[in-house]
Amino acid sequence: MTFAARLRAAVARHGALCVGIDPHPALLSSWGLPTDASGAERMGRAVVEAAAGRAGVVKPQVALFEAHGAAGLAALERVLADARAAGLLTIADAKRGDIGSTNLGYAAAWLEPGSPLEADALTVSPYLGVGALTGAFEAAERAGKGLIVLAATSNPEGAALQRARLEDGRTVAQAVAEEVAARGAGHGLVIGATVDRAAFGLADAAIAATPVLAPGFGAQGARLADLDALFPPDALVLASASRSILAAGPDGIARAIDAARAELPR
Ligand SMILES: O=c1ccn([C@@H]2O[C@H](COP(=O)(O)O)[C@@H](O)[C@H]2O)c(=O)[nH]1
Repeated sequence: MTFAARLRAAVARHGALCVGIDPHPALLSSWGLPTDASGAERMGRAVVEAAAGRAGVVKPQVALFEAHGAAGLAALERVLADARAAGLLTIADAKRGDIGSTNLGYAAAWLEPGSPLEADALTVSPYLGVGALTGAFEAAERAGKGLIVLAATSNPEGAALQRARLEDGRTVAQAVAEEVAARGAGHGLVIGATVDRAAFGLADAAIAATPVLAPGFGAQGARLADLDALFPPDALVLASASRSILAAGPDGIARAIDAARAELPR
């Protein structure tokens, strides 16, 4: 079964919400947790416990675990294991991307079944060329996993590069989207909920066949209630929110997930 098929089933069952696990130091403090690996682990595992049965997908932000070195990565291993055991799909938001041979290492680390950091999907950067991801795409496909490729990121600084036009007139984002779609194997694209898709050359047809991870809801300004206005009804879209949910604290996290889901039209 492809990652896209597993994602479609999770969204059909639990809705389009993807709960971000972003243990920022300020959030750890507001949760009454230490700003170290143990705090990140406690937050991560609490979010997984609250998300189980309420959402289909969680997205740990790898940088905020890596910041604590080896202990942080060990914490992330346990968070991912908990999520897997709870039946949640996991997206490791690590934004990896290198030359082809090195990308195989990233795929082995994050997508190989049995790897300590095994996730269901990994975010990757295409800026060394989508072709450099070929081996990683293949490794992911063998395991029924996915690569989610940055196309139009939610931050304002990405637009100048991602909207730039190639010699053939396509935008960079459009070319990335077309190359990912051409693999036809259920990988995904990152398209921020904050961006004007048309300006990036990503009209509805460009995303018809490709799952979308859409960050930018909540803290970055997009509204969950607007999902249907932002993306076509038949697109497979994950609405991702982190800080706006985590701000509810350890006692409010389950209610915040329920509230976020209720706000989403799908
Ligand atoms: O274009 C992108 C790609 C990834 N992200 C990540 O999503 C979350 C957003 O956090 P919020 O607290 O909901 O703003 C974070 O982990 C980013 O690294 C993104 O925002 N935009």
